[in-house]
Amino acid sequence: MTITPVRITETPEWKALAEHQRSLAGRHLRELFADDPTRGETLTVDAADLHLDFSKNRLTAETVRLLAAVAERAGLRERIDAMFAGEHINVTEDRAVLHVALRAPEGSSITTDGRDVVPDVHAVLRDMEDFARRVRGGEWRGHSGKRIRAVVNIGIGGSDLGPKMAYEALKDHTDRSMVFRFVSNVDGSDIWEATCDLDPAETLFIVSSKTFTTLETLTNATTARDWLLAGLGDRSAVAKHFVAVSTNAEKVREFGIDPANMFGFWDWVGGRYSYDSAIGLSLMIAIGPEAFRDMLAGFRAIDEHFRTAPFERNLPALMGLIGVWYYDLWGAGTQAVLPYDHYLSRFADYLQQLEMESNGKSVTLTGEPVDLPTGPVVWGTPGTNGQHAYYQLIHQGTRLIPADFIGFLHPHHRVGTHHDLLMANFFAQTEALAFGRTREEVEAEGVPAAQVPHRTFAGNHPTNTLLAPALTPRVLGELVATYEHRVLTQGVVWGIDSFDQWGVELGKALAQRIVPELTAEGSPELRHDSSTNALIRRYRAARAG
Ligand SMILES: O=P(O)(O)OC[C@H]1O[C@](O)(CO)[C@@H](O)[C@@H]1O
Repeated sequence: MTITPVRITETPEWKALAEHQRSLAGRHLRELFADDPTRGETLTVDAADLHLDFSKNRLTAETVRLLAAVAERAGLRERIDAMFAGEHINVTEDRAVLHVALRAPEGSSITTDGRDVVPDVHAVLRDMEDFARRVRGGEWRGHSGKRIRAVVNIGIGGSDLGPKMAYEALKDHTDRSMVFRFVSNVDGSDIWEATCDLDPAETLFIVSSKTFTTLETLTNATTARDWLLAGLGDRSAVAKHFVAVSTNAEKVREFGIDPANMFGFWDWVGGRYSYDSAIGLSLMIAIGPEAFRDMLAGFRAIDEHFRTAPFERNLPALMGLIGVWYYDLWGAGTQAVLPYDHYLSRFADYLQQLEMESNGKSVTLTGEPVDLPTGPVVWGTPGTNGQHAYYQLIHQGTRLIPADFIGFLHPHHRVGTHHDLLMANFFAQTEALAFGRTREEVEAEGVPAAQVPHRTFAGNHPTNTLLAPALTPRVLGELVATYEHRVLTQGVVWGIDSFDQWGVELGKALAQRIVPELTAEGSPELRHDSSTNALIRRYRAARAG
């Protein structure tokens, strides 16, 4: 598919937005709220179970109108349609981008390259469900007849972060009689820690890799296989203790896993968009097929909203456009994501790959340098921990840090007044960030003069508040789909390919070249720069001694 990206900065829509930004540049959120006391109710949007309050941003209803016009001009509408139609919007890899097909309802149809992929998706889902039920119910047993008690997912990047994040997020919905572990790092400590207290006879490994060629995953899978065979002493044990999730049946067979025990997916599912495919098998075993289906329904509800809602009322598109507003017109280089839910401890890690691998690009679809800053640095940890760590910098530092606050009306566990305290902090933070504390207010409290500047808060720090009833499987699906579509929205405005990841290839290739230099006998010739050569020599000396 040929997509000619629009040079957005050259369009009248962008120029109008930039002009409008200048008119708002000196204005404080205090003034914006005073000018329009209803903005807390009007600058909000609802989609499925999610309520987004974006009123505590440096914007007005006019900004929203101008941002929506930019999205239209950039071709977001056409790109959404092209994505849902299975066109090859991943231009540099010449592939369709169809994570939305992973949650399309049975009976619907999404065609790419002449094939309706929805029946394929549901066939794999049924296989996963059958397998998950058998493992959960004790029907699928280990080689020695013992029930499976531990499931270890081995994968990295998109084959790890999604299932791990979702497992943590939905821990309260998992089968607590089983243990779930996620191994990703090629550092041997990861697989060692994951297996050191497990019984091989009760352990199932799920080797998850789209390509089945990834160094980290194959190294960990080989070590896991050795560990299993050392414990069970019989090569045929692999059949009951290893399954694979991949698009590459040949490599799976080469590794020694029967492709009958492989759950497939397709090249039109990007790694970082894949945890609702078979990559989520470990998650499905943990939460059960019904909860997994609920999660897919949540994804689907937001897909439908994103596909059909006008941009001014489109929750993921608005989140994307508000991001563009800050990164490109206010100079923000970062995006904090601050979930006030203990179980979302891995959410920012997951979003780091989703957002930064997708939109960390500096050339457009046609290979020209971009003319605007692209993807921000994404980070965050669950509240209230961050408040006692880095919020100081958000409140009183010199950087502009747009932040998404994510909170839930109902807790998982009603423990005393914990949830009220958590949510009081949640509401207090966005209020303090927006309105700060003026010099006069501080002085009126009788604060000693020397301390006044230190205890004054400028405010005017922008936040989005995302509120949902509770962190259920369905709501998790809604949240993740929101961020997936936020990424597309921004990528379209910037004219980049949000679905390739060439940037990770160089490091992989160089590492492969260095491995034999670390392990070779004698003194191999090193042809790197002087720094890398010296560091390798130092490592070799330590390894030898
Ligand atoms: O699933 P695979 O093929 O092992 O790849 C793992 C990850 O590696 C990457 O290619 C690069 O980190 C990711 O995009 C992908 O999620």
